[in-house]
Amino acid sequence: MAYSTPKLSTIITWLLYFVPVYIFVLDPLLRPYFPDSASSSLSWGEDQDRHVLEEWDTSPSTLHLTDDSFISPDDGVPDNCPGEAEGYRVHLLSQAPLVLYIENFVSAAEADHLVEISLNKYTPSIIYNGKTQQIDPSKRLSDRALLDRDDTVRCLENRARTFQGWRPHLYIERMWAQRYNASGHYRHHYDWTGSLARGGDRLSTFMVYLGDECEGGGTNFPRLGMPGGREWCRFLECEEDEQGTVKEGITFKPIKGNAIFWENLRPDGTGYPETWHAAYPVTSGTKVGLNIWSWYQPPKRNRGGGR
Ligand SMILES: O=C(O)CCC(=O)C(=O)O
Ligand SMILES: [Fe+2]
Repeated sequence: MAYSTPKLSTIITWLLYFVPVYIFVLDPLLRPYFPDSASSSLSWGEDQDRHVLEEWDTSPSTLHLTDDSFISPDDGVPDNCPGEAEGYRVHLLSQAPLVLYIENFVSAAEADHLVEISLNKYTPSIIYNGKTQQIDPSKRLSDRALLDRDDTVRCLENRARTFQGWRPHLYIERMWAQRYNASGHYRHHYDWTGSLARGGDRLSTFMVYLGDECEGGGTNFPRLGMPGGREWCRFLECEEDEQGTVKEGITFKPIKGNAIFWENLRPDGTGYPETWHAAYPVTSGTKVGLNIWSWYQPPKRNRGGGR
């Protein structure tokens, strides 16, 4: 029986059926039987891309994270980190998204030191929309300072990494101090941009208060609910304001040395809408904050397969 070569249009039609069937049915079904050692070391975040995962090239050169103006390379922890021994206390506020409150995340001495090294370095804060950076005091009015990586900063980088369980592919961004004078604020925003599928995104945020000599300046999360216990009123605003209105959601009071930690991304890599937050205006005095952002960037895929 003679077989004729299939026509090009027939092959294309087969492919149109086969490719989705492979991606959505065969590949997920076969994957448990053919685990791939490289992908099994990946904790999460790649799942949305796993159907096209062929081979991960984990060589550091492919991470493109050597730019130390953005990322703090994991290049050694100083001996005897100050403040570490004093310990911090952690309180669970929300499970999904994960929101934790950390008392004494930095000691008073560390906070003072960080404020000290930030002086003379402040420039107006910018906002970033995922594409361009601009100064817009109607949205964000504060100054920020990129901190030199001295021993205190390196110890804090290590504390942030340790806190998050030394998660693979997580990189601590260079740290910025942020200073708000009277009327300084940061309108509601997300710290994540939704760019994980394009390479990386901010998995988590530590918002640390370094200086609290101010009125106002609370950190507001309008989409998070007030937790039950009255104990939270030490850290959260429970009182009505002068107009007798309770603010939407929850508002953390600036308390020197304490930190709010939250995860910005869901396990599938998409951003949590509940992490929408703002720095309410400082009405008098000065508030100083410290942003410790953790950048999650899985290694680039090596589609070629060869090394
Ligand atoms: O200062 C605050 O309370 C929040 C700051 C903030 O959200 C940010 O810098 O992204
Ligand atoms: Fe923020």
